[in-house]
Amino acid sequence: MSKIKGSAKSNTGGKSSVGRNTGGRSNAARNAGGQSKPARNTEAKSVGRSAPANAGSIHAPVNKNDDVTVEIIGLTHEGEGVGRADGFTLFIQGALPGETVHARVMKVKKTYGYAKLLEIVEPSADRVEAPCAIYKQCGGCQLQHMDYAAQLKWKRQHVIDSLERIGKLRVAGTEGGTADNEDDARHAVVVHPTIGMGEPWRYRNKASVPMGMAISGLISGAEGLPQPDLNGEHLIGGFYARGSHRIIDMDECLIQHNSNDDIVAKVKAIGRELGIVAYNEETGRGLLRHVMARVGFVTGEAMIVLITNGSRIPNVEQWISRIREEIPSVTSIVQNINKRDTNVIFGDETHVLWGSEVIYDELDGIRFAISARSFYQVNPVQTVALYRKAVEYAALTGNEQVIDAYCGIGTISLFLARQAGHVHGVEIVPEAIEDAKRNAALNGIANASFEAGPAEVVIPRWRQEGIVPDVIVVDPPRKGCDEALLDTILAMKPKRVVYVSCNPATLARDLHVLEDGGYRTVEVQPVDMFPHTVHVESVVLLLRNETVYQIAYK
Ligand SMILES: C[S@@+](CC[C@H](N)C(=O)[O-])C[C@H]1O[C@@H](n2cnc3c(N)ncnc32)[C@H](O)[C@@H]1O
Repeated sequence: MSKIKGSAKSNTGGKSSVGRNTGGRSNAARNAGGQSKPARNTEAKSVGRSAPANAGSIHAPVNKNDDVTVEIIGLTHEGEGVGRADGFTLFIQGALPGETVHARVMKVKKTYGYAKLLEIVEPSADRVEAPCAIYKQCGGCQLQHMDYAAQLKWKRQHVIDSLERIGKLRVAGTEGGTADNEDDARHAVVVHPTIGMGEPWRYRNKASVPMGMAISGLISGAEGLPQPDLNGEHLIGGFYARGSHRIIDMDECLIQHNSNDDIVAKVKAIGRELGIVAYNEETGRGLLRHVMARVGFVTGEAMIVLITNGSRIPNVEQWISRIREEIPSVTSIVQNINKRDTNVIFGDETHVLWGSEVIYDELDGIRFAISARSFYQVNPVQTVALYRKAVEYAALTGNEQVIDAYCGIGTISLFLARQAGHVHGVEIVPEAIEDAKRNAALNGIANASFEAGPAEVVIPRWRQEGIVPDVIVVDPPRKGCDEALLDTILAMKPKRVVYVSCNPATLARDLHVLEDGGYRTVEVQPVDMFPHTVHVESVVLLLRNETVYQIAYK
């Protein structure tokens, strides 16, 4: 057993890939940070782990099963500690920057490896006891062992790193900025401190829980239930263990609203009693794939979606009446059918089993109808902070034409419509657009219209039809904006672009394209929508260069 003292080097920086070949654009945009990426980072569109300092060396100085002492010098964007042992990069889940740890090398690649945390020799001042009993097994949270204030600082730094490395932007108050010469040098972008939560627990309004089977008697809470004979197995549901598809049965999740925990526990218990068999992704057999629970924080209304591998649910009437009896807050029970061999949760067919096809919730006094397949931000408290900032950045006076691209159920659109001339929303999921139209009517908002379709197709058509936006708001999924949409934004020349993003890497990539096309990134507000996880949401203000000068010289 070798014992190696790790040598700390300052470069924790990742060279990352955000997965777009930007064709004829500038080098920085084309590369978008796309240098070497450790192979285990299978999510090509997220910022990767750090590029090893010794890239190219053939013989790793550590072997599998070596026990090593390592100083941790950084944290990857996936929340793993980055250590160096004799200059060799090791990723260690659960270790924090500033710590010295003992770890066992588990996997050695050519230029980096993975080690398992054995013991913390010197803890970081930011280390706290994770309150969740299943934190170490469950893959849902990655930062519970880090003090919340430190999480917020780290999230801001994550955004800054992406803006500097991928976006090639200079951030005020940092030494970063990678411009090679004066001409390239960009103005300094202000990145504000992350807006955090006063009480960063129980914040999620939605739980999507995978279902599985376990041997009866091994799972807590199963004993004593009258159980049909399912070859000695019964239904469990929880979360996938870190890095696998093994289901950890779970009764409580500390970042979920209590109502969701209660619903999932009761649906599982009723399912067990009725002899429901979970879907098995290896054999493709079994019925119940996922249970989704969603609750309106303001209204208290709850929806249950049973995602099934087939249309027939045995004893469905009994199931519905038991749910209604035991969970009176449920106003909607829905079935979604997904027979495909896929990790995608939802299939294309959705039926209401009982009650309404939507639940209602409110954000900042606006009421929203939300159907099973529509996107709705999972942290409503922080959503209000995020959307208010987006409205502030739009600087509306009551006359403006505004486009809300990737509008979902029209949430941001309706916040904007209260202060705009007209808002045009576009979204790819037809059910979400139905919700958006219903939501405008529900709130008596007449100056917002919505169209279903890909933003990159619909907005170019709007341009041809003569729509001239003063402000364009985009809130794309993790992969960022489609190139055709960015081109259209540049061609439409709105005075302001407000970019809402859940992925700093693709955000930075797209900002670079917009900067090259005549926009200036003015400020960035990170908002902590997902405490205790590595996810970071940001809202960004861009001004057209002429607008910057008009504001400066008015
Ligand atoms: C991050 S969500 C934002 C939704 C909404 N702005 C909100 O805050 O609730 C991204 C949305 O983009 C939609 N979407 C994905 N690809 C799209 C595309 N090519 N064109 C339009 N909408 C798309 C998704 O269905 C989802 O509703």
